[in-house]
Amino acid sequence: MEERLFATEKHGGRALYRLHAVTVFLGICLLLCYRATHVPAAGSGGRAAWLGMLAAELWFGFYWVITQSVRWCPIRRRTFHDRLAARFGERLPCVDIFVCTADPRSEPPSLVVATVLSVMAYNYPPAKLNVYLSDDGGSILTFYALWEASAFAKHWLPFCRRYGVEPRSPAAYFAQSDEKPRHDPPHALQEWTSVKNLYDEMTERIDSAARTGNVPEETRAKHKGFSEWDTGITSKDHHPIVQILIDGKDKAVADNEGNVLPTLVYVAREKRPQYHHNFKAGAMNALIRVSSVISNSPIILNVDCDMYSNNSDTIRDALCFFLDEETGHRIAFVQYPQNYNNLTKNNIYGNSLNVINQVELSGLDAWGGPLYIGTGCFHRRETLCGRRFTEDYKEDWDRGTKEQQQHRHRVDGETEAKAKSLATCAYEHDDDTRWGDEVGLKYGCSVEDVITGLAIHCRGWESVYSNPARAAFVGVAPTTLAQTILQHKRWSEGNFGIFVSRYCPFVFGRRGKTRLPHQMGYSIYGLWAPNSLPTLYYAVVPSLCLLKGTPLFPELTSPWIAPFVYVAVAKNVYSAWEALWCGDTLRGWWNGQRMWLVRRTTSYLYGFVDTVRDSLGLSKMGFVVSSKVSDEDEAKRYEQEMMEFGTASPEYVIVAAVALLNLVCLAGMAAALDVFFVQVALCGVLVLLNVPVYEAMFVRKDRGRMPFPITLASVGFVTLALIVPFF
Ligand SMILES: O=c1ccn([C@@H]2O[C@H](COP(=O)(O)OP(=O)(O)O[C@H]3O[C@H](CO)[C@@H](O)[C@H](O)[C@H]3O)[C@@H](O)[C@H]2O)c(=O)[nH]1
Ligand SMILES: [Mn+2]
Repeated sequence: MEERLFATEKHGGRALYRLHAVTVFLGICLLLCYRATHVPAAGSGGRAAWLGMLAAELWFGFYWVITQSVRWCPIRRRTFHDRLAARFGERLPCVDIFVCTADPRSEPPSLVVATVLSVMAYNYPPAKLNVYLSDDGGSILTFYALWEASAFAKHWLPFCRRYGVEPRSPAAYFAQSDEKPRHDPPHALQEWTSVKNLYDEMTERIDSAARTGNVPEETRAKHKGFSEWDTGITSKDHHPIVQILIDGKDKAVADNEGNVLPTLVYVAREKRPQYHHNFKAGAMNALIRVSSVISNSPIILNVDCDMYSNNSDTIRDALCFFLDEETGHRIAFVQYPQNYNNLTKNNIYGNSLNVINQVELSGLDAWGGPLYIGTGCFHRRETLCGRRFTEDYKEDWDRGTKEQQQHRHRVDGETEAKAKSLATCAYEHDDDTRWGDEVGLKYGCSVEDVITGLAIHCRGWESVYSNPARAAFVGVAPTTLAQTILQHKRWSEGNFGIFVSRYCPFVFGRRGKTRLPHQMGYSIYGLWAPNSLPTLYYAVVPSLCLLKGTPLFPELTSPWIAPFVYVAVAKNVYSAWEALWCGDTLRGWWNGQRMWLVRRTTSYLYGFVDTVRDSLGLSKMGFVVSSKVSDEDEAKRYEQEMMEFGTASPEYVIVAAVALLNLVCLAGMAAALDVFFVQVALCGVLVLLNVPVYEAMFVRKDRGRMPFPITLASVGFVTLALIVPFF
């Protein structure tokens, strides 16, 4: 028996957690019992409101049970790089790396190439690395940036190797200026300075091209690839472009130390207005095909253009799973968490995925594997192309090496031409290959990643979650409220869309023989969107009833109050503890609670409504790329952790109205505290949570304050809610 290449460990403290969960569960049962047995008589004022509370609490109880699946027995993986090295040496498989970008304005080319350089510089035999950049913007600016990067790589890669640079994104590395190699020999500092200058100059050229929107004529003469843009093409209407900028097999192309370089390919698949391009899923599928004629590696790593590699050993880390003799053959993909480098200390928009990263994905890992979350994920090419799991499946780890040898004998132009033909619109359309359905990433869902991963799990494969101490990938989180709301709308809509489609985890998953807790885990995200309705109800109705003197909870002196208080306190204390354990601050947790409310009442509500409209055929799914840049003024407020309401957006009306309504109800309540204890507490917490919203409405003077029309509209809605006699 050979030693395993990775180990699996259980998180500690589970007995305690389960005890907590059981008591909360009992509390939920008791509280529902009270609700069901104390319904006001027909005709009395609060009956409808009461039944609504019952429905909301039934939902919350059910959803809470769903979330237990990932907390029951989370696990952690540990890999043994030394064993991998001892067993395989440099006899490692080829790896294709896909980087996706879509728009040079919201994703600046200089950011994109920093990511590309970081993945070219992996601590891995360069002859076995092939990097593909998919540019859905079809932009000459991005192509130009990549061409610059292909030249800079000749300095950057040897520099990284020689000094063990970390992280290997030049942007991230040079940003940490205290990293100057002080203790190294004097020439190290000299080299550091010269590489930094080269990098700064390159970035300046790329950025200035991006500013002016075109590439200087004399530069365009330097590479044949620029001629693709001679005929004035637009991002939505252009021919397929495939340019091999570095051919790793060409011995004449080497870095400044004479080593081979990774293959580097620019791809902009064909776009025509009459063909739907299927967003990122379409881009990924084009890359799968294009790469199959150039390198055809058995392993594919995919990253978003803002997710640079922060750990140069990650490929070896992932291979510890795939190459493990005992269970490696079951693993379809290895997912790494999404970490961000632009979060502020207290996480004003609740964008750190800490709890998802540390708890939920680890929890899913115990039941069959984490979701595929679109970036930082290593796939087997075969599973991505639709293969079912069979116990006797044997990967051909030499594939790719063979293809590359064949390809060496072919003329470069021929490969490019073949690749182009695979990146046309007509290819998927004419050829009945079932791309986007059985083959490749799935189409028609705004979380193409999650649905694709689910299909892979249902074909019998497992996945693995790896979260090494040094983060494998680091990217950019949205820095404004509007961007955050937008991103969560896309996510909640996509996941709910899956839940109500034929891919519903409980139906499709069962057929695929995934386990019930695994299906529940998927449903945590699938049911984000419908959470909006009970949450909105809970944030509005009890407060309104407080104002109007309708009690909805047991009195302070009633023993029935105990389960309500216990569930509320225990659940929130646990959630705060969990957040702290995952690395958030207490204030960050508190901000997270506010964002939880905001997301549920805006993004998730919109996601819910749009999914319903979608399934009635009234709207079409979209994918709005989130911006990775913000203007200076906005960026400053983000640093100061002030919420950004500057650009009016209809969602803010909901945020402002809910906040205002609770303030009015708390101020105007005319009720006895003992009868209304829970309602006062609930309303009070909502008001406290919303303090930053009141500031934005009534106090702040900066450009990020709540726009006046929004405040006005929310006042209108609140007045309406107060005068219409609902209850
Ligand atoms: O038509 C498109 C649209 C987007 N993208 C790329 O998709 C990636 C993700 O887009 P982004 O706007 O950054 O969305 P996020 O919300 O940050 O993305 C998360 O959620 C997506 C699904 O909604 C996943 O695809 C991503 O991997 C995951 O990081 C970016 O690299 C884009 O360039 C394309 O290539 N083509
Ligand atoms: Mn992103």
